[in-house]
Amino acid sequence: MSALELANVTKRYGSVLAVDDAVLDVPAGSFVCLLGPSGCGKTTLMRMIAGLETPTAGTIRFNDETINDRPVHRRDFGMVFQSLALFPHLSVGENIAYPLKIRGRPRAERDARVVELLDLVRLPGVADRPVAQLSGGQRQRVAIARALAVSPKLFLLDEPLSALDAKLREAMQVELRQLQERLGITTIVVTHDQREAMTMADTIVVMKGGRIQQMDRPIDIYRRPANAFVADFLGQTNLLTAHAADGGATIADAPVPGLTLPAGVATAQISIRPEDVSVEREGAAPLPATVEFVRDMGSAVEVYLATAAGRIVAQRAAGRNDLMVGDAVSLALDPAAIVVFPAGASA
Ligand SMILES: Nc1ncnc2c1ncn2[C@@H]1O[C@H](COP(=O)(O)OP(=O)(O)OP(=O)(O)O)[C@@H](O)[C@H]1O
Repeated sequence: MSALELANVTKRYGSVLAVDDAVLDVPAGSFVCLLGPSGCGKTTLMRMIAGLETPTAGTIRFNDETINDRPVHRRDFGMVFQSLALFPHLSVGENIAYPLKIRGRPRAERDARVVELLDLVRLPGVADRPVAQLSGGQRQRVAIARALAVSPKLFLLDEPLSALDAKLREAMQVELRQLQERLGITTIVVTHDQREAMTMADTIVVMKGGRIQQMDRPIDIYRRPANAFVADFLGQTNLLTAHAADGGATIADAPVPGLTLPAGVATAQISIRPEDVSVEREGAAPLPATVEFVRDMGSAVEVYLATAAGRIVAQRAAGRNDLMVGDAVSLALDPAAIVVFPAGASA
């Protein structure tokens, strides 16, 4: 069942089309990431869901009721923003209990809920500490606990982890996902970080220029991107031009065994991930290449190669670091992993 449904939702600010005709179904209990570069409209979309902005056109429905005109405080959604917006002069416990206090809940209930929520976010026993004494990651948890205090029906987070350093951020991504699974709460997170979206989401919504480009499971977006923008934004890829030739296809005049373009298509853009390019000895595979740079990352080896089709990046298994800059090699592209973009899909 869909918890949240957006039908043709558009938001204009004067001449700026911030969100353009968004259609979105968020199943109950799912974890959705709105992903895209700066200015693509993801925050505006989130703010409309939260009730902080009103759509210029379209309908937002929650649990089968239209909520376009329902004020923020009557939506019963929990929200966490990048700024966290904690009250610095209040203790951790007072921060978390705040939404309960303004709803007139009794003291004993508030105190019990604070203990429960601090356990939930793995921060037990700090209720009396001033917020100012907490680390970034701890503050993050307090903000999450406060947003969950009133058992929201929908949990909305806008770049909640972007102020954290890389390592803590990765740990919090896993924690947030595990927390969401335990609570079963429908969750929407805005992020510009594709790794973050891959870690947490069961559905990723990729946006660009106000428009939703693709909405799918992370692995399907990675393996079957809808267009070149999505392919390039989510993970690393090689975008190349393929030409139809003799019932097959070529790239820079080299045949690509196993690749055919759709009927009637003479030229198409294709995407192939670095791990689907294999580097062979010179002459063994169809596409000649020269090693330009080798990056050994420990967990894998990346090889940058100059070819007649432009630079191609290949990824090899850990330890396969036997190539030298200047080596003449050849490349084989796995045809099953090539994604061909129909004309006009380049977004
Ligand atoms: N209140 C506003 N008034 C005018 N234009 C706005 C307003 N809010 C957003 N915009 C414009 O709408 C577009 C989408 O902005 P939005 O903040 O939703 O993007 P975003 O993807 O969240 O970007 P970022 O990651 O930088 O926050 C941008 O062109 C932005 O300048």
